[in-house]
Amino acid sequence: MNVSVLGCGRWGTFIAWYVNKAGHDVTLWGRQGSKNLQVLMDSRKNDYLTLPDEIELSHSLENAVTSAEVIIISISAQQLRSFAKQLSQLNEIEGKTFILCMKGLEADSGKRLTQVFSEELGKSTNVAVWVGPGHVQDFVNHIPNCMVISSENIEITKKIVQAFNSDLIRFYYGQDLIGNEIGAATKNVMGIAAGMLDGLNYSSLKGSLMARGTREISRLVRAMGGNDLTIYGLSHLGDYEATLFSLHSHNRKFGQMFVQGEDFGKLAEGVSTVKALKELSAQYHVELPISDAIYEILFENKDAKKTLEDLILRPVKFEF
Ligand SMILES: NC(=O)C1=CN([C@@H]2O[C@H](COP(=O)(O)OP(=O)(O)OC[C@H]3O[C@@H](n4cnc5c(N)ncnc54)[C@H](O)[C@@H]3O)[C@@H](O)[C@H]2O)C=CC1
Ligand SMILES: O=C(CO)COP(=O)(O)O
Repeated sequence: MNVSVLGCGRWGTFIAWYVNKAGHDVTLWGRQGSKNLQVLMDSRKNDYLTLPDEIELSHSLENAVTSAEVIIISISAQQLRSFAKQLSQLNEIEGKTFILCMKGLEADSGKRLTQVFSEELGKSTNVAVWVGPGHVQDFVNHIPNCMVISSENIEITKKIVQAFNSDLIRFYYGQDLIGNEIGAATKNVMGIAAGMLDGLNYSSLKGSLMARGTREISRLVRAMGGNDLTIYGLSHLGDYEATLFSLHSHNRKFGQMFVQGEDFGKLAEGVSTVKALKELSAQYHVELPISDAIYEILFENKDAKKTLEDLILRPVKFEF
């Protein structure tokens, strides 16, 4: 199958490498002037991996989109709306299958990424998400993992899983697009919280964060019409090791450096997601104490140690 991957950062480049390894013809696209693409064109390497010669590298969005049956997008979540607008101007977009390999929510509206995408491209394209745990550094060292594909059309979900399943990634069929998208985006917020705990020498609280974080997000998913159980699956709890504990996690690292007064400098999607959660908490009347605490620390200059300690002082309640 011809597959194009749009976005050649850390994850998009890995996805191109992986899809090629799974037996498909792959084009990897980056913007004109993209430093990431230039480095790959010059050396076929980046900080994480080496791309085989058969992967085509391209600056032409039109060619990348028209030549492929399946198009995978991996860019920062806050750029998706403007990028989808750009895609909607192209010919021959109808009937294509798009897969979003990204974890976020639109910061201002709280919308899920498939909602944002469909609003810009209409219903004439199929859209799915590919989420779950995994770091490039582990996959290129042949350490397998499990991930999940989700969409509103089970036939599309099955087609993608069958095309991309391998001994390196075992895919599951997602059954709850709302839960999978909210779960994937919000695990980054818990990752920032975990990094803050690490930075404050409170790492031993990460078990409690796992228990209460999943509970908080499962309440939100239920209120939004999803299945609260989804939060205990691959897109959220299943991604906690890779985010709350892994030294590779950008979100965890961002949180740790933030409380230590340092600037991380790379994309940590949870920063924007925490804004979206503020919006969703109000829209759906769901209390999100951990997410609120992270919002106050990041955007209201509240002291991190005191704000996280205050969570312990909340009124006593039933666990479930
Ligand atoms: N296990 C998983 O499923 C993983 C998922 N991710 C997700 O992948 C997404 C991308 O993350 P990274 O690759 O780490 O970020 P990155 O910053 O390394 O790469 C983002 C890429 O998007 C490009 N980009 C940004 N705005 C664009 C626009 N308007 N048009 C075209 N290209 C644009 C940038 O030039 C860059 O190459 C995130 O949503 C992240 O959460 C990342 C790592 C693992
Ligand atoms: O989604 C990921 C791991 O599954 C990557 O997490 P970070 O963006 O925090 O590195």
